[in-house]
Amino acid sequence: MHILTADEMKKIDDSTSKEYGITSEVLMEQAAISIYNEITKNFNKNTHFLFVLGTGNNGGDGLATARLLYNEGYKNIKIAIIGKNQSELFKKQLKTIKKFGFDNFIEINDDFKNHVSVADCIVDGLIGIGLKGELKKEMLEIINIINSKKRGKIISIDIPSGIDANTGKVFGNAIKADKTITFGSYKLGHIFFPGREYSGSIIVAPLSFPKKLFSISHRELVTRDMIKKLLPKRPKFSQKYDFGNVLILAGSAEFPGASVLSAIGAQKIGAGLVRLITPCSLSSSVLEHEPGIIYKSLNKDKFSLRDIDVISKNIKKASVIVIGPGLGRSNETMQFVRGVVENSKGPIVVDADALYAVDALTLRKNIVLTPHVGEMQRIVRTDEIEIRQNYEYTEYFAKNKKATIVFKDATTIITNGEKTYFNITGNTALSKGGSGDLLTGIIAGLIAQGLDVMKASIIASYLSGRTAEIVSSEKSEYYSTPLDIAKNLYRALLEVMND
Ligand SMILES: NC(=O)C1=CN([C@@H]2O[C@H](COP(=O)(O)OP(=O)(O)OC[C@H]3O[C@@H](n4cnc5c(N)ncnc54)[C@H](O)[C@@H]3O)[C@@H](O)[C@H]2O)[C@@H](O)CC1
Ligand SMILES: Nc1ncnc2c1ncn2[C@@H]1O[C@H](COP(=O)(O)OP(=O)(O)O)[C@@H](O)[C@H]1O
Ligand SMILES: [K+]
Repeated sequence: MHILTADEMKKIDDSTSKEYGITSEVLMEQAAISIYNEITKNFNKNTHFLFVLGTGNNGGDGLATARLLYNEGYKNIKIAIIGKNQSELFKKQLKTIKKFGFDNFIEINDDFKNHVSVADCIVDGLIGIGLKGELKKEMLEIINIINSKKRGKIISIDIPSGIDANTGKVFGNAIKADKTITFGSYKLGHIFFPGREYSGSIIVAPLSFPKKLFSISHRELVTRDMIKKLLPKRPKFSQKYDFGNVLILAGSAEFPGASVLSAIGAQKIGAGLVRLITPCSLSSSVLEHEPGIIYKSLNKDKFSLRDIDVISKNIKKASVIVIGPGLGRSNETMQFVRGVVENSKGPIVVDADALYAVDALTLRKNIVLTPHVGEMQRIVRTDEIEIRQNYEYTEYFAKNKKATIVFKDATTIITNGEKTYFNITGNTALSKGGSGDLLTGIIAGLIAQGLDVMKASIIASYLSGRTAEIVSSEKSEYYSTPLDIAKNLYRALLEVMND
């Protein structure tokens, strides 16, 4: 599913109306019917509804929904209208609902708090994707009153009022919805925090927008359907060499565990051969978990440039190299990283400590960098902008460096500067040392099976996140560890395969 900016959505609205003859009035009626359907699934004719509406088209959607409910015999409906400049569609909807005989409009006065507290369901149609700048004081006060409500549900139309549809940022304050019904497609504000949290559960109502108009956006949400299509095939007439050869260069005396998780990740996602080379010995911990991993130690504390000669055959044979987890950041090791990248033409996953050598590397599209927030901050070396959740900067950076970036976070950004994917599976079960090392291994294991670095990163991010959701639903987000995720990867895989 494409993820849109507010402008892209407006362009799609416009084309749907001008080129395809499906007018804004029709779309608004469809929007209202989809909200009506959602409301009537969960509430009954005794429900006390309060519609809190602005005077733009978001408010217009609200008026049309209230009218549909009223017309079907839902009699406990109150409408509060905030603002003066009514859009044309809002004006029309106001006339229409009055024609239907509805007249229970309430004022914003001292009684408003009571209306809010007795409502079973508040429908928020204050502002949608037309939000401009900081919220006006009157809006802020109304949002504060609604959010302090102790009972009942809040449904936002299109996007919780106060959330910037392009960034998910809050402008002063925003409605904390239980559910948001949006139209056509997700907006960026639904998937980036805090907007993602304020939106509650999100329902996308299709309306009559022609599907092909959505390709205006180069950004997509990673979905289970997408993963099902992308998973590499495993033809029966195959052998291990058909599923690739992963070379993992990781670990140091100081950080021995990271490399093990990467190796397990690559193995469990189906790579044909996984070869782990570490400077120091950790054979018992690798073999304990996965005896199938081919393991070699160089019997030293950390990698240095002259180790390239020792492993050059392995570099040549590898279908993909992982470099970084637990390496340490000494100068010698950074020279080793550079040497490995220079000696290889194939795909490389550069993670963790190896990211500290990025400035010295000649990057290319089949090199994927997998920074978390701290590493991204460090490699872009700019304090001038907020980097976290900054998809535009991440896209610019990927384009500029000619590399593929997996910017890992609660919403992960996967981009090569031309196409961008957002993954929203996962939870805080992954906010633990080692989750990234595992992810890196999974990415490499997929590349080994013939996928390009973008596709491999998309699948790996989805599966590690989804496995975390499955495991933590049984063990809690506190208890689940990266090794639990690794061992349960099959559950997310089967869920996708059997879907
Ligand atoms: N155009 C279309 O074809 C469709 C539009 N739809 C609805 O239309 C909405 C967009 O409508 P509009 O473009 O009229 O915009 P909105 O209704 O989202 O927002 C504009 C209103 O918000 C107020 N506002 C904006 N920024 C403010 C601030 N900082 N403080 C206080 N008030 C502020 C404006 O004064 C105006 O009244 C969508 O979110 C969606 O709900 C749907 O009906 C689907 C189809
Ligand atoms: N709250 C969260 N929700 C979803 N995914 C998360 C969350 N916190 C972390 N993750 C994911 O967990 C992984 C953590 O990676 P990273 O910080 O590199 O771990 P480490 O370096 O310790 O192995 C990333 O894939 C990230 O997207
Ligand atoms: K809204």
